[in-house]
Amino acid sequence: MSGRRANKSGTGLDAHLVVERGAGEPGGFRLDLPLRVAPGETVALLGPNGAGKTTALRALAGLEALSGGQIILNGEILDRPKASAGRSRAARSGSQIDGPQPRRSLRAVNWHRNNPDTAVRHTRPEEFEQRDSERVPPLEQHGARWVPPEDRRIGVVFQDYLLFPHLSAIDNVAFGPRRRGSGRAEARALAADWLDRVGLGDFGKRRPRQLSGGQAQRVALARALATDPALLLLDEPLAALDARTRLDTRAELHRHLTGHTGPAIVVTHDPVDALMLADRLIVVEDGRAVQEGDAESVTARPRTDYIARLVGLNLYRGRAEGHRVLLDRTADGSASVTRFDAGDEPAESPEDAVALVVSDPLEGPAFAAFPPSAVALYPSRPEGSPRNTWRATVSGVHRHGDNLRVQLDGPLKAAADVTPAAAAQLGLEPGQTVWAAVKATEITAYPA
Ligand SMILES: Nc1ncnc2c1ncn2[C@@H]1O[C@H](COP(=O)(O)OP(=O)(O)OP(=O)(O)O)[C@@H](O)[C@H]1O
Repeated sequence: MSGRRANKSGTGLDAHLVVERGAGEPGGFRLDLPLRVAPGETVALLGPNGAGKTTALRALAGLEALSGGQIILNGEILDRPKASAGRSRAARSGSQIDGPQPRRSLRAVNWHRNNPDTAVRHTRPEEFEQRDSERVPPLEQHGARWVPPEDRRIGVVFQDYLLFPHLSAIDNVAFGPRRRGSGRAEARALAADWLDRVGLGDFGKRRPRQLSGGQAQRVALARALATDPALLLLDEPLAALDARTRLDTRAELHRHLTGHTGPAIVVTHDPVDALMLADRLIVVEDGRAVQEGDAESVTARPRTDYIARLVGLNLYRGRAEGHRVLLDRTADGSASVTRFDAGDEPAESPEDAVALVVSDPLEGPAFAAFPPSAVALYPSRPEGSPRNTWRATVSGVHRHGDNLRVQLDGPLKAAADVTPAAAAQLGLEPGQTVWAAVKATEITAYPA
């Protein structure tokens, strides 16, 4: 999707999100995520459960207090706790900043107290209105700054918070523009236009409970976009939808993201959503970015098991010595690959390194990856072909699209995809011994 938008607005998002919850304690968590998103760019945050993706979105939306770092959107500081402000000023002046805590802390505490679990889903429109009447300017002291959630120009679509249940679809969409000062008629006209744009022009009077999941998602998207947000945050926007609705809604979302001129961030578990919707992927694990890049580079050259599994590759880490990658041993001390290549001596001893032959030479710490479809299975050792071959034990077989995915145990744990016909011929079943082979040309090796 890169380079797809003509009109970009602002300077984008420049954030470093540090959120600490009981750091150092058992079960404690620390998010430490630099995040820059250009105007018009869509970034997908991908990662396993508990990685910190939602925490990152909540911090950006102002629903979670930053413990460090800062959030700058189009040049405006939205959140910079005292610690960060003190550090940057101290760095400039060479002195430490003293003084009372900025009111930001109290404000943040009250906000979170009013919103159990700091979830926006608990906030009713009346609470927003009430807060409007109490509105205070951004809190600023000693370089620290805090802009409350309702004053950030951020559109959010959170998975578990779609719509205000007691408002019609049109009033849900009109809610944001009303809060931003539009008159009732103007806000409703804008909302009607947005409902049209998401294909729901005839559904304006319906309450959320009278909408399907996909329709509710689209109304939520219209509501987020109707405020002309400077930053769009989407948390698992398609997760609740069935396969067919998901396909349509994804295409529609893609279209709207293309039209959005500010930065956008999508949290997803689904690599297809990430690849379809985002210009750039950031893989988050345990509160940190572990890999970043465009879809092609991340999926072709995964750097963690999580992303390798996600994109369906067998991934190994080791040390390259020319055409061989000597693989790190796993905790269970797997034995070596029994034969590297035609002409190679079998590595009989478990002390020998597990190695793969690759076609492009490389030196130093390396990853080696190959898809399950590159693994061929034989009832006995295949002879005469220039391949990596090894003896393996079948540990599981399950359906995978039109094929069967076979999990292999042994010196090299791997997944192999075989056709049902091949599986029948081999009579595959758990516990069975087979020979596995992968051509050197099918293996991608790259620096670790
Ligand atoms: N309100 C909360 N209070 C305390 N800890 C929390 C809270 N919300 C999340 N956590 C913890 O913070 C960490 C990050 O959670 P977060 O929800 O950000 O992860 P995630 O990447 O979005 O996960 P998932 O994919 O499961 O939604 C986890 O260890 C989680 O248990």
